Amino acid sequence: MDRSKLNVSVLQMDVAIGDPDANFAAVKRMLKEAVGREPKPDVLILPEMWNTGYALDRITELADENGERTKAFFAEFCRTHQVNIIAGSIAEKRDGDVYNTIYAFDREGRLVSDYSKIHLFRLMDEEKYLKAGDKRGRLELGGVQAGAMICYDIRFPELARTLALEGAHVLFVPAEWPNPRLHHWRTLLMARAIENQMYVVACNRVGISGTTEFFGHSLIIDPWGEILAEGGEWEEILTTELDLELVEGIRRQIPVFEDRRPSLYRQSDEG
Ligand SMILES: NC(=O)CCC(=O)C(=O)O
Repeated sequence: MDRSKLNVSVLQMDVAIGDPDANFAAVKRMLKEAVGREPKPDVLILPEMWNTGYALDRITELADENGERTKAFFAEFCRTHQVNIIAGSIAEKRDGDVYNTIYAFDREGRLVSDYSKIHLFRLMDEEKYLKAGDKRGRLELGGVQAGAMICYDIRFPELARTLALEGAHVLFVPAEWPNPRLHHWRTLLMARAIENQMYVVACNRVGISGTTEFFGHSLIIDPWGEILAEGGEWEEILTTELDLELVEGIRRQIPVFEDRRPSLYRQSDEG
């Protein structure tokens, strides 16, 4: 893999509520379509909680125990097709608790990183059913430094900034972000890209779940804040090449990381 270029594909899919079998079948179909395209993607990304959707009242019974089904499926798919995958996030059961967890697999099928959402979204009752993670989502795929955050996490600029300071050049964001907050979704993602001078690759689901409508509009944004690809409101695969040299170029042109004054940003009562 040429480390200065990365072909990414975003799988903007619908999610069947509370039906992991149907969702695994849909993921398999879309993954096969994505890897069959030319140019073949280096990295694929799926949306948030794609295995169960927000079937929170049944989540303990539906969640993937230690992610075993997910890990087995992606280990084989990645190895067979020689592709890296940010396996969205899934509902993962661990030690009796359920987490909203990203797994990242490299092209040999190795699990290279996992990240459980650290900010639970109360408007969708996450805090009543899920346990928050307690570490950041850092990963390296084929020499490319990246970070991962999940949906509501993008409202926390400190997290994206910390990942950028730790070396991330690309931020991957699986999401289930619904109407009526399209304006927030687009603006926050663009801001995270511009302020951190990094690529943002965000995959949102489409479809309706109960009374909640998910609008898609997955986005691939460059470190200058330009939108390279944006989804519609239907299932589709978006593919774009990221030129990673642009990150360093923009960071040299406007050196925000050198110009930071962190000693002036701390509140005296900061936790
Ligand atoms: N699944 C989520 O975290 C949704 C976040 C969201 O919709 C927001 O407005 O924030």
